[in-house]
Amino acid sequence: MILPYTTYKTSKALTVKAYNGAAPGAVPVATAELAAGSSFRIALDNDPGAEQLQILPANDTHGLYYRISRQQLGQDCVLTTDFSTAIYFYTPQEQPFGVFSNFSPHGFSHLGQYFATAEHYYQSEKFTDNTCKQQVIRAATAKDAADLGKTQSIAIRPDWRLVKIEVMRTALERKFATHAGIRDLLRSTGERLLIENSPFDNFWGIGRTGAGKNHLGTLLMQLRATLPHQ
Ligand SMILES: Nc1nc(O)c(N)c(N[C@@H]2O[C@H](COP(=O)(O)O)[C@@H](O)[C@H]2O)n1
Repeated sequence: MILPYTTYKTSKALTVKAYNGAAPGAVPVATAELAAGSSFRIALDNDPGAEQLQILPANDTHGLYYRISRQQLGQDCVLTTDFSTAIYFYTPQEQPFGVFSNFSPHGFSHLGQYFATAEHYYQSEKFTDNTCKQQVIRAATAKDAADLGKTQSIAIRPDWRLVKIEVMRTALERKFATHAGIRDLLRSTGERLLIENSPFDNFWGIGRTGAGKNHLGTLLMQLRATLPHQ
């Protein structure tokens, strides 16, 4: 699962160099000296390239460092994220956190168009064909919008895989900007993990095995981090 606020504990002293992307010869954007046993946090991005860190043992006089993947990080450092306080949500009926579902009835306007749910916006963005888009937008329920988004005879936009996370981010930004009540609820979750407990979806949720990517939970936690404190 991709977690934006995963915390790790080092098993040895480390200098951590964070890079923006994985281009060869890139300059680190941040460096941190970590004593053995210290905890650190990584803001994991949805771009897999940005999930890589350069980790350098602090006592390494040769100045050698190695690139570390999230998998390696899991081997060298102890994950300390607290799952015991995680919030699992899925259906919009759940109290009180069902409102985090894209199917919850919290509509919003965006660029002059009204969307009855985040799901209506997200599914309609799959299409460039305006007739198709409007059919999805006019769907009676979020479930109908989702079904239409998956079954239209017209092909979805070719770059959908590349843009869908940003489309979902826009949906969530507009939804939570429009409704103060659910914005306050999101803020009130503090640093708790938010997990879309979908048994079917390994991308937006954690899927049947619990090992899915949880991108919806991740986007919600990223949005939460941008909300001003009150
Ligand atoms: N509450 C709820 N019910 C469902 O039936 C769902 N599928 C979801 N999850 C949302 O469904 C969307 C799937 O998107 P794709 O078309 O597969 O990319 C996405 O918005 C999930 O959060 N939730």
